[in-house]
Amino acid sequence: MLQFVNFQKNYGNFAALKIDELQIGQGLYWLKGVNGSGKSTLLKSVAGMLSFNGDVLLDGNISVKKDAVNYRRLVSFAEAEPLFPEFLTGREMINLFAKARGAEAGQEELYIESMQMQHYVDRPIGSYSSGMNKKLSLLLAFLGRPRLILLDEPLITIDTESLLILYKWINERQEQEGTSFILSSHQALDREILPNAGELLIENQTLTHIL
Ligand SMILES: Nc1ncnc2c1ncn2[C@@H]1O[C@H](COP(=O)(O)OP(=O)(O)OP(=O)(O)O)[C@@H](O)[C@H]1O
Repeated sequence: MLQFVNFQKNYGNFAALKIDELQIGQGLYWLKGVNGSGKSTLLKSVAGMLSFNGDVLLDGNISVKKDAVNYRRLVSFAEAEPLFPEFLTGREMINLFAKARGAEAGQEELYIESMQMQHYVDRPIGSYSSGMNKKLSLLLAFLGRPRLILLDEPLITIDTESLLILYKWINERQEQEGTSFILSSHQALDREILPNAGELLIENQTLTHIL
């Protein structure tokens, strides 16, 4: 599903992350690593938001660099602490993302309802609490039919009820469409709900597949 080829991310002189060769098959992965190990750097690089040396390929031959438009339609990303333009409403952001991803009309409605966002989605984002903002960012990552969904710290900020809804979305997408997921989290994933989660570890500035 995902392949790293001579991947290296530097910030100035600091070599933050180096992955010579690694292939990760289809599935759901829990990305682990201590503070500052490089989890956000990895997710942002795979999302095509950071420049780096080497390449990342999706499904064998779709390069984040050489086939950027197609790649970015197939890989979505929700940031740990999302920031959106405060003057736009949640629905306006949803419409923008839905169009960019080629989502089918009305796909968002079930997500809005199940996450209990209908009472605020038409309000400007500047009026949202951090949990309301986080739920919007998670919904945006599910729009369209991405092959890979990257979620940076998805378990923080949202309440327990919303967390269960998020797990349900993940399971449904995996079962129905074979979508892959990489989730970074300092909290343990609920193994009863996500029994098949593999584990990726960032240690000593590199990534290994440990399970
Ligand atoms: N824009 C930047 N400029 C310079 N160094 C950076 C930049 N962003 C991240 N770093 C460095 O890269 C390393 C990895 O940071 P990153 O944010 O990816 O870690 P993380 O594993 O996501 O951390 P946390 O668990 O604390 O969120 C850290 O040493 C950090 O200081």
